[in-house]
This record gives sequence, structure tokens and C-alpha cells, in this order.
Amino acid sequence: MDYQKILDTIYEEMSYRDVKGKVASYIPELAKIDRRKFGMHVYCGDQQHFCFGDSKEDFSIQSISKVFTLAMAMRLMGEDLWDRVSVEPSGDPFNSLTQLEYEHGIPRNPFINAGALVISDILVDQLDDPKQELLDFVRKITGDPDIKYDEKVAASEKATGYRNVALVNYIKALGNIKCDVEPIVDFYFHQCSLAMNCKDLAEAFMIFANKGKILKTGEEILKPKTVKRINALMQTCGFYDEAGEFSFQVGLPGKSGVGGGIVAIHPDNYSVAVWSPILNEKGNSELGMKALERLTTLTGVSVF
Ligand SMILES: NC(=O)CC[C@H](N)C(=O)O
Repeated sequence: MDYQKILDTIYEEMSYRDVKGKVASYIPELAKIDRRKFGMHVYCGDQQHFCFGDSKEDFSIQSISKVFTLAMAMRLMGEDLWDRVSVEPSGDPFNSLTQLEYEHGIPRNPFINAGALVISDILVDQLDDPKQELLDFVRKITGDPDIKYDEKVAASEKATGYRNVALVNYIKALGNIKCDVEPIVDFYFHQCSLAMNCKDLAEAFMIFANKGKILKTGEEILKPKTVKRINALMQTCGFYDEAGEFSFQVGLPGKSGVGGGIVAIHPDNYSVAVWSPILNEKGNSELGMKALERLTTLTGVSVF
């Protein structure tokens, strides 16, 4: 299959001019991003790389980081993790508080903010230096020792992150948070601020397409069973209240972030990352979703 030809077709067909959404502005630092940015990178199981556009420019990965922290928490806690966070799609916006009230502080899944904040609590509680260990983990699976937090983005979110602070306080009141609120949100705002490009993300997510092993070295990072669980969660919960639509249009497990990135994988076949900062009403990259729909249509390769 000529992936480069398919990517070139997608790049020619699509433009930021065709979508009507807005760049995220509730985190002031993200509002500064140029809405014309558009890049894509495909990493195949035979170690071939294909890309277009702004695929080598770093952006804020935001909620894509929730997949990394979930993987770290599963390595620490195994199946006991599911006592703290559930595995059902929420059907609600990513930052919603409502279900917690009648579900006793157990978030629906690890990819909505409530669930990711419980995961942050676990990592802050169990690791000596969680920020450094997350960096080490991401650098290792990506093979890029230069990946960093964007301190400006972290500070910008800290200054405006009232909902996330409210979520941690609320879950703590309901008995499902152990640590103090401040270090939990500090860790969470930093994980969201990780600056990576499409190539980095496609390389990092290859472990989820390769049964938990780094493709280049063969080193096992996650057990195949862990990967099965994370991919199931990406499929059912990776796009919040648009998870059904993403499955319907694209047909791959994936994860989005309000920085405009989307990563998706096809088990045993490829990982792909796309970036366009223009978001639809559900907070997912509008052009990114369209590009991935074209990718699975033109290649004929999706999980369905
Ligand atoms: N969907 C997202 O990417 C949200 C992440 C963002 N940092 C927040 O907590 O609001």
C-alpha cells in the first residue's frame, strides 16, 4: 500500500478553510496557536514512516497524555485500578462533574478529566517523582530524550483550571482521592502540557499497536492484556461524548486532546497522529477527525 500517496491525497483534499470550529481558548496559552497548522504522521509495523505538513512541529498534547498516565497506573496497580475508576463511556463532556454525584465519586472512565485526576492521585501517591517518571516513560517509548513539559502552558492552565480543581475537591469529598489537591492538579496540568509532535506521538503509540513492545527494540513495556484493555478504552471512551461518532467515522481506537492532536492505532498495522488545532463543539480536532476518516477509507484498513 502506498501510504505516502494516500497522505498526499489527504493533504491536497483538506484545508483549515473547510472547517468552522475554534481553537481552544479556555486555556489562554492555547488560544495563541495558529489555526492553519495541519500535520499528520503514519508509523507502520514494518518501521516505515510517512508524513505531511506540520508533522514535526511540537504542540500541547493535552488529554492524549491520559493514555500514558493510565498505562503507568496499570503497571503499578494491575486490575485493582478498576476499584477507583470505571470503564464505561460517559456520554458527557470531558470536564463534566454531574455523574460523580450519583456514582459515589467513581469516574466513568480514565479519559474524562475526573478519571484522569484519580489516575494522577494514584501516581502522585505511589511515585517518588511523578513528573520525572512520566517524562522518562514518554521519552523511552518515543525514543526521543528531548521531550519536555511546556511550563508556559502548565502555568496558563493552572491559572484558569477551576473546574479541574473543583473535580479533585469533589472526588476527595466523596472519598476517592488520597493526596492533597495541589500536587494532583500540578501533576495533571504538567502532563497535559507535554510538548510533542505527530512523529513523536505516532512512535509512542506504536506500543499499543505492537502488543506492548517498542517496535525498534522489541522491549516489552506493557503486557498484551494491558494493551487490550487500553485499546478498548480508547475505542469506547477516547473522544468523550463523541466516541460513537469517531468509531463510526474512523473505526480505530484513539485519543484526542484540546491542543488539536489525535492519535489512533490499528493493532499490528500502524499508529497515526494528526494535528489541527481547530476544535469541534465536543473539543476534538475537526480537521483531524476528517483526515483520519479519509485515511481509513482510502487504505481500507480499520478495525471494523
Ligand atoms: N480534552 C482535553 O484535552 C482537556 C485537557 C485540559 N488540560 C483540561 O483539563 O481541561
